[in-house]
Amino acid sequence: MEEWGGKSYFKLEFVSNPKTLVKNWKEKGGKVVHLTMYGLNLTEKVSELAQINVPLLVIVGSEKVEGWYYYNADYNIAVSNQPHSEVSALAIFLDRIYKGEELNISFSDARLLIIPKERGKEVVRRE
Ligand SMILES: C[S@@+](CC[C@H](N)C(=O)[O-])C[C@H]1O[C@@H](n2cnc3c(N)ncnc32)[C@H](O)[C@@H]1O
Repeated sequence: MEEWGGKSYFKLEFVSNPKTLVKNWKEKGGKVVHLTMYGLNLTEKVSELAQINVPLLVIVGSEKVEGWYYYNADYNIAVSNQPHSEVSALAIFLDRIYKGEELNISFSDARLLIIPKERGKEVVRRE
């Protein structure tokens, strides 16, 4: 983020108790989406999800995901019912929710700026 920007969009935090995070999120009125290949297909639910106008917490697993998350999430959503990587599940989910608009975001706090080119590389450094 120091070089490529996005500090107003992203915040990284380690939490020791993710269940408390989920409970607090819901208590404050937010909604929780759990991405899982066992859920309802994103294509069926994307219109409903895109209309949610409260903060959305998206849960993506790594190794074993406890059943608790399946029962406490407001939505269990599958990016197809095939297993794939957590990164691709999250990326496809966000792309559908944002209707592709995230591809047009540029971060005003970026120090490095890429000048798009058909061939080659051009990067400008701003101080
Ligand atoms: C590689 S999977 C591992 C799942 C884990 N081994 C388990 O027992 O639940 C990692 C994460 O990617 C996400 N994921 C994988 N395939 C998915 C799919 N088809 N739809 C939505 N999310 C998916 C889920 O969040 C899952 O927890």
